Amino acid sequence: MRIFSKNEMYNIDQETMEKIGLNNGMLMENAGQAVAREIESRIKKNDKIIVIAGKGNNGGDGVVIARILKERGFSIELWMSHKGGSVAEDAQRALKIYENCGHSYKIYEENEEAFQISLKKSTVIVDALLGIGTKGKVRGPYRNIIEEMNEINKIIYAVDIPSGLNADKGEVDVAIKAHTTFVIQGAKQGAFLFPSANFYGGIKTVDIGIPSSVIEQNSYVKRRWSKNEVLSSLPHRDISSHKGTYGRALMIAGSENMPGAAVLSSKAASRSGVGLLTIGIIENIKSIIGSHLPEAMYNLHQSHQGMLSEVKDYSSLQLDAIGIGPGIGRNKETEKIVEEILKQQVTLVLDADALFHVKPHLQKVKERRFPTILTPHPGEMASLLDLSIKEVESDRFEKSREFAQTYGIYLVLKGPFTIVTTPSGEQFVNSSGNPALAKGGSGDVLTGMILGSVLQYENVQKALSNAVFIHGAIADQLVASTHSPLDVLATDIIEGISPLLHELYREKEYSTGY
Ligand SMILES: NC(=O)C1=CN([C@@H]2O[C@H](COP(=O)(O)OP(=O)(O)OC[C@H]3O[C@@H](n4cnc5c(N)ncnc54)[C@H](OP(=O)(O)O)[C@@H]3O)[C@@H](O)[C@H]2O)[C@@H](O)CC1
Ligand SMILES: Nc1ncnc2c1ncn2[C@@H]1O[C@H](COP(=O)(O)OP(=O)(O)O)[C@@H](O)[C@H]1O
Ligand SMILES: [K+]
Repeated sequence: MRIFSKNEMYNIDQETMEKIGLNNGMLMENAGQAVAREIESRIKKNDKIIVIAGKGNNGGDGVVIARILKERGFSIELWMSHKGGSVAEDAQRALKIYENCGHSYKIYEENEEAFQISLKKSTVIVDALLGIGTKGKVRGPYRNIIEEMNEINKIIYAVDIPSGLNADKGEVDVAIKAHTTFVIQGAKQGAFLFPSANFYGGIKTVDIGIPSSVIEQNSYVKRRWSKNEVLSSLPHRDISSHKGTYGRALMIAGSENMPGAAVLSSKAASRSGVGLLTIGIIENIKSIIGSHLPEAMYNLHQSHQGMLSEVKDYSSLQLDAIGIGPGIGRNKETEKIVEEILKQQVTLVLDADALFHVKPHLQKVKERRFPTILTPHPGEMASLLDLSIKEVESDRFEKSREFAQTYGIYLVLKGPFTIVTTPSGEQFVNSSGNPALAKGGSGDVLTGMILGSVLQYENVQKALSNAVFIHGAIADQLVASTHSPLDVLATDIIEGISPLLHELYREKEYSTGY
C-alpha cells in the first residue's frame, strides 16, 4: 500500500490531468466506480443506504457512488450537504449526470430533521463529505452532520478519508468514526498518525488508474511494510557460509544500574543471526550477564573510562557493526565513547543513551561513510529536534524524513506504526505490534534485533523493516495465543524470535520453493 501526503496527491492529480490527459471528472468517475464496487461487495439488497456528499470533489465521488449503486438496484438516498451553486464544478457535473439518469437527491441545509429521520432508518452510511481538501477546524453544517452520523452508530464507509480528518497530520477536531475507509490510490499520511488513525477502521485501497510514472515522479516512496514484504525479503543462508559470513558485531550496553539492558539487547542480537557477538560491558555486571548468554564473547572494562581507551582501537575485533546505547548511562565517559564510536568505519546502531549523547555530534554523523542507524522513540526524537513530543507525533513522516536526509542516516522512529526512513527519504511504515510492547525493555530488544538483522541483509532498509516487523509480530502472536496485553515482557519477545522466524521461513519455503 502506497502512502501519500496531501500535496503529493494534488500534484499527482494535476500532472495526470496536464500530462496524461485524464481530467478530474474522469478520475472522479473512476474513484466513484471503484469505491462503489467495494461497497457493493459488502452490502445487501435490503440495506437502506445513505450517501452524504459534501460540496468538494470528495462529495463528487459520493455522487458517482450513489448513481452506480442505484443503477445496480440498491436502496440509496443521496444527500448533499449544500445547495447546488456552492458545489465544486466536477461534483456539479457528477450531480447533473445523476439527475439525467432520473434520480433525485435531498439537501441537508434545507431538511435537517428529515436527514436525522433518514439516518435512523438507514443501515449503512457512505461518508463523502470531506476528503483531503479539509483545512483547519470543521466548519458549517459539516460539524453537525459528522456528530449526528457518529451518534447514530451505524456502519459507515468513508471515501478517501473519514470526514473531518486532516490528510497529513494526526490531530483531530471532529471526525467520522468509520467502519472501513476506501482510500483513493493510496492511504494518506494521517492514517498512520494518532489520534487520527483511530478513526479509519479497516483501510482498503482503490485504484483509479493513475499511471505509476506520475506517482513516482510526484511523491516520495512511502509504503506499508507487511508480512508479504517480509517474506519476499528474508535472507537466504548459503550452504557454504560460515560464521564470518554473518558478521562480527559488538553491543555496548548496560551499566551498574541497568545491567538488564545489556542482556536484552545482546540476546536479541544473537537470536537475530549475528555470526559472532561481542558484548562490551563494565566488568562488575559480567556475572549477571554471562549466565544468560554463554555463546557471546566479552569485551570487559573496569569502568567506562577503561572502555574509552580501547574504543579508539577496535581493529583487532574486525567488527562489521556496533550497537550502542541501551542502559549505558549518561555521563562524560559514555558521551566520549559515543563520540569515538562515530569514527569507526562500520555500521552503527545508536539507541537510548547513545541518542542523548549523539545530539551535539550530529555533524560528525553526517560525515560518516558507513550506515548510521538511529532508533529513537518519540521522546528521544523530540529531544533530538528540540520539539515537543506532540509536534513530532503529529508530523512523524515529515519530521523523520527531514532528519534522515539532513544527516544521511537511517532513522527508525518507534511507536505504533514505526517508520523506517532511509538517507534518501524513502519511508516504510510497520504494520505489526500492539500496546503490549509499551513496556520497559522492549526497545532494548529491538536494538539487538536490528544489530543482528543489519548483518544479514545487503539492503539496510529491508533489515530494519524486517526486524521491526518481527518484533511487533511476536507481540501480536503472544497476545493472540498465550498472553494478554498486560503481561508481555521484553524477555518474552526474545523467546518469541525463534518460533516466529521458524514460521516465516516455513511460509517462505512454501511460497517460493526454497
Ligand atoms: N487524484 C485524486 O486525488 C482525486 C481525488 N478525488 C477526490 O477529491 C477529494 C479532494 O477534493 P477537494 O480538493 O475538492 O477537497 P474536499 O476534501 O472535497 O473538500 C473541499 C471542500 O471542503 C471545504 N472545507 C475545507 N476545509 C473545511 C473545513 N475545515 N470545514 C468545512 N469545510 C471545509 C472546502 O470549502 P472552502 O474552504 O473552499 O470554503 C471545499 O468546499 C479527495 O479526497 C478525493 O475524494 C477524486 O474525485 C478524483 C481524483
Ligand atoms: N502501542 C504500541 N503499539 C505498537 N508498538 C509499540 C507500542 N508502544 C510501544 N511500542 C514499541 O515498543 C518499543 C518500545 O521502545 P522504547 O520506547 O525504546 O522502549 P524501552 O526504552 O523501554 O525499551 C518500540 O519498538 C515501539 O515501537
Ligand atoms: K470522506
